[in-house]
Amino acid sequence: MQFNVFLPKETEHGKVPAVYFLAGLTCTEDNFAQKSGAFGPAAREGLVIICPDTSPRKVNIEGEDDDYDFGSGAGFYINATTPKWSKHYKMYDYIVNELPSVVAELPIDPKRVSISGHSMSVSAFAPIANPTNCPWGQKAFSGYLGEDNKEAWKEHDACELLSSTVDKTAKLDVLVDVGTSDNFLEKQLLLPNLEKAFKENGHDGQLKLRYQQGYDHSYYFISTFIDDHIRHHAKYLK
Ligand SMILES: N[C@@H](CCC(=O)N[C@@H](CSC=O)C(=O)NCC(=O)O)C(=O)O
Repeated sequence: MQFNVFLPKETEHGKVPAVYFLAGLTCTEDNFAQKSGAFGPAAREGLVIICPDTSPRKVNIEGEDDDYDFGSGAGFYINATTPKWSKHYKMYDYIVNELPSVVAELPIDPKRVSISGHSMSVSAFAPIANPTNCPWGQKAFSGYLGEDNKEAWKEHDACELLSSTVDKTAKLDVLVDVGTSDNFLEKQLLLPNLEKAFKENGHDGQLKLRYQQGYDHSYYFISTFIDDHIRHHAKYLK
């Protein structure tokens, strides 16, 4: 697996906080690194940025490169349990355990780490907020977890997690930006469901959902608002 890491100058003198950025469908470890404009703000705030790939590559599964929204470039950051995919597609373990143990060799403070992403993840750019109810999520979860394994689907759905797992008394501060001209806004992202889940589970006012007029789903959109997101993470990490 390949990944990119940005190290600010503060790492010359000790361990600093880090943000993982989970890129979206079709991306490699390079898209966010090359197109988001995140490194200037990260240098200002003294944050490490870690950019993982979005799936295993060239693992010889039949059809792995056939679709842009499933298989290569579309691991959905979950551990597949269906026999065809489960040997290699363990992206949840990779992000949560394996990659942190690899980057532990770098000057990163493991107690001050946060996570952000685009589209295929939640927090904070154009997230697929309720994947169990949209075509991208249903295709990915059927293929990786099994069509009948709906309970496992819920473990990877922000709306479901707000009702089942997140402490109702927790004080959340979630920043989400999405463009009003995003092609995927209505059919795939389902952000009104996220707003509803925040309200219904005692987190009213704890989601900052900003609809950015005229922006689409691209990295031009991300690069325009990345500074706010780096500041948002720095507020808690520093
Ligand atoms: N090819 C597809 C759309 C693919 C797309 O928009 N990918 C986005 C992420 S979408 C959700 O995860 C992306 O980041 N692409 C790479 C880039 O550098 O822009 C289609 O045509 O519909």
